[in-house]
Amino acid sequence: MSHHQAITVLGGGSFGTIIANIAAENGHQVRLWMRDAQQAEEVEKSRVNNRYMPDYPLLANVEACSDIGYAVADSHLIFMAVPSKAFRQVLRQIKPCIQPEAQIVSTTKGIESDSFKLMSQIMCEELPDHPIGVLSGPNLAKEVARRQLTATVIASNNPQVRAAVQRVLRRDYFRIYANNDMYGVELGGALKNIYAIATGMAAALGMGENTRSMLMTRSLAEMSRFAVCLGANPLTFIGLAGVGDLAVTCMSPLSRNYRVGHALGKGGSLGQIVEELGEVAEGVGTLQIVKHWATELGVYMPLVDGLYEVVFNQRPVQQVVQALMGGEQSSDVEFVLPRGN
Ligand SMILES: NC(=O)C1=CN([C@@H]2O[C@H](COP(=O)(O)OP(=O)(O)OC[C@H]3O[C@@H](n4cnc5c(N)ncnc54)[C@H](O)[C@@H]3O)[C@@H](O)[C@H]2O)C=CC1
Ligand SMILES: O=C(CO)COP(=O)(O)O
Repeated sequence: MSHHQAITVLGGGSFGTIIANIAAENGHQVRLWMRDAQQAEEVEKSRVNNRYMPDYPLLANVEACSDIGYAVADSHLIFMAVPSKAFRQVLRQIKPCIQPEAQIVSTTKGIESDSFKLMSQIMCEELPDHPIGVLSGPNLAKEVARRQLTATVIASNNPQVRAAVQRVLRRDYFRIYANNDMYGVELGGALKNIYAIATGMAAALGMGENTRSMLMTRSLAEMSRFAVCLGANPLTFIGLAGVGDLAVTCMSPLSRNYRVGHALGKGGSLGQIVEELGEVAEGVGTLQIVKHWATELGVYMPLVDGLYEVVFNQRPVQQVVQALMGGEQSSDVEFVLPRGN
């Protein structure tokens, strides 16, 4: 029996494109769905996704298409690679056409606004009978496309999903670690986008590596505090999907979120920056969502609060920095100190 199977990737942006090609490198027959029929036709003909991933030839066994029913018809493993805003709607579109035992894996790094739902929760709600997982880690699409050595995490409570994703995506340049903490893994991927905006902004304001290091370390404390409050495992945050993804996104100008922060720090307006980017920067929406969610939960997130003021209330960054740096020192405890200290 052949081990090659039909795989679907929904979303023809930069990440969907590389996931489709990796599965194809392993010999699987892949359908890559994009909503724009003209773009799908162009990709299918030219064998390159010019808009999102130029100079990255697609293998012959990747088929670009715009008919979502056709895309999922024979597939037992479906990767979701659309932005969080479109996630629920795309799941609703596939619901009537998927195989009853199809496994669904999210690669999306965001949170649904209004509902405060994570992608795993949306999958449970929309497709309650299907095994699910989330893939997240330090995975800049452009670097994976160049086949630079990369690792990622598949999180699922279902061992068959973990094994299927490891089998289908494993390459000698792409290693997949398994985890069963779905909330932790997806919160790591979603939250780090916020802090990449902050470090991009700090760089634009001329700050150096001390500042970046302080921001990243306190970001990690803040994001794990929030995630643990939602039931995540704190250990996940010292792994690839936690500090790993935080590091890559806060340090690389290839990150769209970092670039948004950098442009804001140079004085640009949010609307224009996002429009000119032409790709998704999930951190902007996630910042708004997490600010409200943390307030509701009563979780202390000074960096989120400060960044929110700068990005959405046009508060001068110097003022926010002064408040953060000049606050009462006795409240700044790095860890809970042992008794007697
Ligand atoms: N690019 C990267 O390096 C990585 C991105 N991700 C995550 O993957 C998700 C997708 O991001 P990218 O591929 O980078 O974004 P992108 O901006 O490159 O592409 C997004 C794709 O989704 C499509 N899309 C947008 N709205 C849609 C809708 N309503 N229905 C159907 N399709 C729609 C767009 O046409 C485009 O093809 C995001 O949540 C991102 O955080 C995760 C890991 C790495
Ligand atoms: O998630 C990413 C790297 O792991 C990509 O980050 P950006 O969405 O900021 O480009």
